[in-house]
Amino acid sequence: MSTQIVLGAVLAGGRSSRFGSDKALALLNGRTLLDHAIAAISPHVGQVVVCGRAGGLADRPQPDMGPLGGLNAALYHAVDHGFAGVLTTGCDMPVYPAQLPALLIGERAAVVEGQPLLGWWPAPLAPMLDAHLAGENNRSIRGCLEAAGGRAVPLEGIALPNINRPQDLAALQKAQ
Ligand SMILES: Nc1nc2c(ncn2[C@@H]2O[C@H](COP(=O)(O)OP(=O)(O)OP(=O)(O)O)[C@@H](O)[C@H]2O)c(=O)[nH]1
Repeated sequence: MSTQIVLGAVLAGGRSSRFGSDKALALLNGRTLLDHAIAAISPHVGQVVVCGRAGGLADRPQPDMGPLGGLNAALYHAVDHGFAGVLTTGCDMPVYPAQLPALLIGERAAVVEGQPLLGWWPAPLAPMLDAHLAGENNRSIRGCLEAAGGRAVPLEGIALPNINRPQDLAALQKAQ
C-alpha cells in the first residue's frame, strides 16, 4: 500500500500522571517527545495528525476517553480525507520501527504485542469504534481489537522506549 494513503496518528492526550508534567513537551536531545514521535512516523505515512491536545484533532466523542478517543478522531479524519487507514503511535514513543508498516498493514486491525499504542486501524472501522466507545469496558484497546477481528503481532529483537516516568527519559538519555 502506498504511504500516501496511510494516515499517521500521534496519540498525545492523557494525564501524564506518572511523568508528573505534560510528557509530550519533555525534551530529549533538545526536541520535544511529541516532535520525536511525529518525525519517527512521518516517513511511513502521507500525513501525520496529533490527537488529543490543543492544535491537533479533538478526541471523539469527547476528551478523557483514553487513547481510543484519539484513535476515533484519527479514523474519522481518515474517512473524511480518503486515507485507507491509520498507523498509530504515542507521543511517549520517540522511536517508530521501520518494519512496522509492512508487518501491520494488511491485517483487519493490528497492534504490536505488548505495545498496543503501535497499531494499524483501517478507516472503515470508524463506526465500530463508535459502538465500542459507547459500550462498557470502552477503554480497552484489546477489546476493540477483538471487536475488529484484529490481532496482536509480535515484534521481536527491538527495544522500544516508552516514556511513562521521568526515570524512563533519564535512562534513554543515558543510553545515547
Ligand atoms: N488522544 C489521546 N491520547 C491519549 C489519551 N490518554 C492517553 N493518551 C496517549 O496514549 C499514550 C499512552 O498513554 P498512557 O501513558 O497510558 O497514559 P497517560 O494518561 O498519558 O499517562 P499516565 O497518567 O501516567 O497513565 C500516550 O501517548 C498518551 O499521550 C487520551 O485521552 N487521548
